[in-house]
Amino acid sequence: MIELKNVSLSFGEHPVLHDISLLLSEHRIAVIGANGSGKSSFARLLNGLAVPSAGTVSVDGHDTRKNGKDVRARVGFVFQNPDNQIVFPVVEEDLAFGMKNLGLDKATIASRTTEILKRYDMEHLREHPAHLLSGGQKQLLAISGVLVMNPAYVVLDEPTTLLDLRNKRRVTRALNALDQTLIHVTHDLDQIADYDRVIVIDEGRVVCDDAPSKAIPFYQELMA
Ligand SMILES: Nc1ncnc2c1ncn2[C@@H]1O[C@H](COP(=O)(O)OP(=O)(O)OP(=O)(O)O)[C@@H](O)[C@H]1O
Repeated sequence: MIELKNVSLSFGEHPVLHDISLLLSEHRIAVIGANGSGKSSFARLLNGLAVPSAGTVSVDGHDTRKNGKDVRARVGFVFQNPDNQIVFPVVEEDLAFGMKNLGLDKATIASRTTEILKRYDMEHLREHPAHLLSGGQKQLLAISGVLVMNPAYVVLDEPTTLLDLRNKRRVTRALNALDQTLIHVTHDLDQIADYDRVIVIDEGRVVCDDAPSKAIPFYQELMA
């Protein structure tokens, strides 16, 4: 479970999130809100990419401020722009990177690489230069690079905004098939209609936290 207790976040003098307390344990959780409302900042708190200015964030009891390594082993983070995430020149090297950091042996790395490439129909791209992939393939590679590490939680910050309809559907299907707890920052309300929980953030505050049937109309009204 991810727990936020009285969490506030400021950048210098600029407050971005205000006194948020939440328990996150459902299978599919969406985070929605206007541009600049604080969604990415919220997401970045969940795996220790950002630490709170006040309050605590903990993942299965590990404080993100004190136990960053344990937290990052549990919480995978998929950035909006896959170019921020893909660091190695060849697809299989990029997939291996995170697993090497976890200390996995060569045979496990090779078998997980094969498995994930098969899962997303990308086996033929194993030795492909990563920078020559299409936007959708890059996004799938970025997601794959997180999933091969088998995190208990996957946080996604608008992972489909760059994609055409086919790749968006493909990524959406891939995400819907995951066993992990998913915390998904998105502007795409169609994608989250069957989620377990939707958190609406406005000006750095949680203003609605409910089922999609309640939270989505609330947000639409807020934006009207
Ligand atoms: N590293 C930073 N330094 C200073 N201010 C920041 C930083 N990151 C975000 N902010 C500010 O925090 C506020 C919230 O930004 P954030 O990216 O969390 O919003 P968002 O809801 O994800 O927006 P969008 O939907 O446009 O992606 C904005 O005013 C932004 O300018």
